[in-house]
Parts: sequence; C-alpha cells; structure tokens
Amino acid sequence: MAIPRVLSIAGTDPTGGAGIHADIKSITAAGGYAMGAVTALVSQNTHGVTDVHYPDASVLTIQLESVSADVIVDAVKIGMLGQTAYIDAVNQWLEKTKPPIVVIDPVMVATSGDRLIDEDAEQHLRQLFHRATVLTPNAPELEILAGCESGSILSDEGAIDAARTLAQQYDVLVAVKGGHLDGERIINHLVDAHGIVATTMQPRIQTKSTHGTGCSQSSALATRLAAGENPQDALGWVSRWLHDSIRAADGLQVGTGHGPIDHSHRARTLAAHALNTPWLSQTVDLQALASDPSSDLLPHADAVARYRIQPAGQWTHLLAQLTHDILEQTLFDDFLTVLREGTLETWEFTAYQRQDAHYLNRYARALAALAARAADPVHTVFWSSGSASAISVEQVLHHTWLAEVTGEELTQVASMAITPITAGYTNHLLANTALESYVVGAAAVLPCYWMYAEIGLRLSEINTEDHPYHAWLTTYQDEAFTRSTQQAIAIVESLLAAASAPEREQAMRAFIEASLWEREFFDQASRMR
Ligand SMILES: Nc1ncnc2c1ncn2[C@@H]1O[C@H](COP(=O)(O)OP(=O)(O)OP(=O)(O)O)[C@@H](O)[C@H]1O
Ligand SMILES: Cc1ncc(COP(=O)(O)O)c(N)n1
Repeated sequence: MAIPRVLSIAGTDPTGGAGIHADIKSITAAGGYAMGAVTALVSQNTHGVTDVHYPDASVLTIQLESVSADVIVDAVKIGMLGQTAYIDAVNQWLEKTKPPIVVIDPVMVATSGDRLIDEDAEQHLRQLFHRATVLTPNAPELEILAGCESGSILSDEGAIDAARTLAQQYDVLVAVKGGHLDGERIINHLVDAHGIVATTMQPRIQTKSTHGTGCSQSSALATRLAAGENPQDALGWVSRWLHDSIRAADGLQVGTGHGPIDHSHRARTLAAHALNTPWLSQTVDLQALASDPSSDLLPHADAVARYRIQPAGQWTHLLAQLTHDILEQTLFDDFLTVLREGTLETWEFTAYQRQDAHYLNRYARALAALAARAADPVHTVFWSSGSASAISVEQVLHHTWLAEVTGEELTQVASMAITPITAGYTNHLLANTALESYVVGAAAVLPCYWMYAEIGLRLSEINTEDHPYHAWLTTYQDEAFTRSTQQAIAIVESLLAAASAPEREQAMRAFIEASLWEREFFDQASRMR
C-alpha cells in the first residue's frame, strides 16, 4: 500500500507527550500520514492533569465529517473519549465511514493517576468495541473491561486469559501489554478468541519517562496494520520502536515528572547518519601532532588506560586517544546495544553477517597487499597469516551462521549485494594498502584488529550461557585474535616511530577514517529497521 492515512481521535496534551500529539508523532514515525480530530482539551503536563474542557460533541462530529468528506481514512486510532456524547459521535461516524482498521485504546486513567473518562461513559465505551480491529487496554483497564477484580491480573497468563474473554466477547484482537506487570522483560501479545496470535519480548527499561506510551503504541499499531503488515510483524515493529523511543526518552529532558518518550529518536539518528559533512574536519591539529605527539594535551588518557588491549608506545597511544569517542559511539550505537540486550532480531543478525562475509573477503585481500609490500619478512608472515585466517573465518561464518540460521547456500551468500558502507570501508582498506606507503596501509587496517578486539572483549564479558547469541559471542573470546591485535599494534607503533612527519599524519588520518568506517559498519544493519 501507499502511505497509510491514519486519523487519531483523541484528547490533547499541550506538553506533547500523550494524546493526539503523541499519536501524530507516532503515526509519522511508523510511516503513515497523520491526521487528528480533537475530543477533550486537556491541560496537563508531566506531573498530571489540571483541567479538562469538553467542547460540545457537535464540534467533534464536524471535525470527523470534514475529514471523511475529503480524505480516504485507512485507519483510525481512538484514544480519550471521556464523555458519553463523544462516544456516540464517534460511533455514528464509524457506522457511516467504516474505516478498515480501527484501534481503540480504552483510555481511562493517565500514568499520573488522573481519571480521563466519566464513570458512566466507561460502560458506554463498550458499544464501540465490536467496531474495533484491536483493543489496547493496559493491565488495569483490562481488569475493568474483562470484569476481573482490581489488582487480580498479576501475570502474563492471567492477562492472556482476560484478553481472550474480551476478544471472544467482541470478536476483536486484544493487546496484552506488559508495562504494568512485573518482571525484567516486557512481553506484549495480540490475542484473539482462540489464543495468542503475536508476541514480542523486550527488556524493561528503568525510567519514569513513560508518559504516553499507550497512546503511542496504539497509533503506531494502527499505522503498521493499515500498511498491510500482519499482526506479528506489526506488533514486532511497534514494540521495537517503542522500546528504542523509551530508551532515548531521558535524553529529551522535557518536564520533571513522568517525561515523554522520544518518538523521533530513530529519525534523528538516521538524519545524523546521513549527514554529508567531511569526516576529518575536526579541531585536532593532526599535522602538529605528527611532529610532536603531546598526547597529554588530548583528552581520554584515562579511558585508554582502561582499554582491554594496551597501546605499544606513544604513537599508538595517540591513535587510541584520537579515536576513543568513535569506539564509545560504536559500543553504544543501536546495533551493539540490542546485541548486548539479546534483542537483536534474526534479520538484523543475518544482514550484519552477510556484510561481514563481504568485508572479510575484501579485508583478506588488503592484508595480502600489505604482506606483499612489507620489507621485514616477519611482517610479511604476520599479514599473510592474518589474510589466510580472515578467509577461513569467513568460511566458518558462512557455514555456521548464515547457512544454519537462514538455510542459505554458500553460493547465494557470495552473490548477495554489498552495501555502500561495506564497499566504502573495504575500498578504504584496499586503496590504502595497495596505493599508499606501507605505514599508511598498516595504520588503515589497525582498527580492524584493535576496535574489533576491544568490542569483542567487552561483548564476551557480558556473555552468559542463556544469552540468545551465546554461541556467536563466544567466538569473540578468541585469545589468538587478542595476540594478533597486540602484534599489529606493535608493528604500527614501530612503523610510525620510523616514519616522516607527513607520512605519520597521513597514517593517522587513515587510522581515524578506518575507525569511523568500523563504527558505520557495525551500525548499518540497525539503519534498515
Ligand atoms: N519500562 C518500560 N520499558 C520498556 N518498555 C515499556 C516500559 N513501559 C512501557 N513499555 C512499553 O509500552 C507499552 C505500553 O505500556 P503500558 O503497558 O504501561 O500501557 P499504558 O498504561 O497504556 O501506557 P501509558 O503509560 O501510556 O498509560 C508496553 O506494552 C511496552 O511495550
Ligand atoms: C489526552 C490524553 N490521552 C491519553 C492519556 C494517557 O496517557 P498516559 O497514561 O501515558 O498519561 C493522556 N495522559 N492524555
């Protein structure tokens, strides 16, 4: 389908965290065209509600009519209705318009504890339910709607039973949301009259910034369903996006109570990735440092002391200081964060592995070029054996990961497409090892050893038997690779010490650029979400 046109019918939140404001941001983030018809005017902030003003219900009817008179509505998300007259207005409009997807979030009480619906309207709300595709009550709302005692739904199983009852009653899908239940993991389901039809699992994030999560979830779900996704894919996309938006919430610093989530987190990250400003325009004077490595003037000396693999002298110490921020960004970028959390999805894992296969193939050639150019036979042996093991690691990778996880044959892997980032990174390595001086080539390949080993050793520190990627993380605990990294660092240190200042400057640039490519390489799979 083209871009789904999604209408939110909801109350306001002038701080932009919940209600119609959150819906519009969520529909947009989920790939839809967002529209909104306002119900109640709610004066609220991250601490709570101070006033609710209900304009005459005819105002809502006129808004709804003017939308449907002109625009085909692919999906509707219904949030706060608050009063019986609004429920009737929406009911009549739904009867006439019959939008294909209707997601009803039966909003009753805000995160702050304030009531958002009159008690008599609470019962009246049910008359809309048979028009819904999905109902998205939170745990306390589910208790009320399924007729359970207050506080009785304490577990996933209890919530699923109650949701089935409701699903049977109205012939709808019911979301079971784990936000209000206990446990380190948040499990969300979609349940129909027969049982579970979709499930997602995410780690619980420790934050009080969850204002508007229910609004955001239901409107994003309406959008993904309207785009034609099946319930599992739609819930999968929504749960993952919501999780990322909650994780980024505290960075917003909006209000001092229950803050909003960062709906635009992903768009902002992608915009930053797409920036086309030159990489090496930073303030550090590399030309001066190449003659006088006064690295004590640079930050991060303490951080380098905590590197798992230490520099071999002043020049490699300088390189580590210059690229410490890049290593940190890589470690906390989306890809490695979800890998650590154990929530990396299979398609992201295979996307990464496919590019890694291309990478290793071309990297092996770069090391072979370096071996051919080394004057010292010890260096030639070192780079050639690195080249040989890159090829054999690639073979293992294909057979154990890609072939086993995806069932793909080796030939298919070889014919798959290379991404611009993989091509850019490996071209950088090939060009520097083949065309520039030996020291520049050696500095260009060093991040492939050093950054990879630093990342690998940190990953192996969090590797537990029950980690979903346990077997893969175990491959990072390779002592031989740690030793090779130490040797590569020592070689580059000796070459830099013997090089002229202009060559050293060029080598430093090649090292920094390769580190930036390494960051891009790790993160690229998560950009396809
Ligand atoms: N602490 C958290 N960590 C990770 N995800 C969360 C957290 N809290 C909520 N979520 C996500 O938000 C969804 C909705 O949260 P919840 O179950 O609290 O519904 P809600 O009460 O309707 O939301 P709201 O807080 O807007 O009223 C959950 O299903 C889950 O995916
Ligand atoms: C207009 C409006 N609609 C819904 C909510 C619920 O959101 P939350 O429970 O996250 O406060 C809200 N606070 N305001």
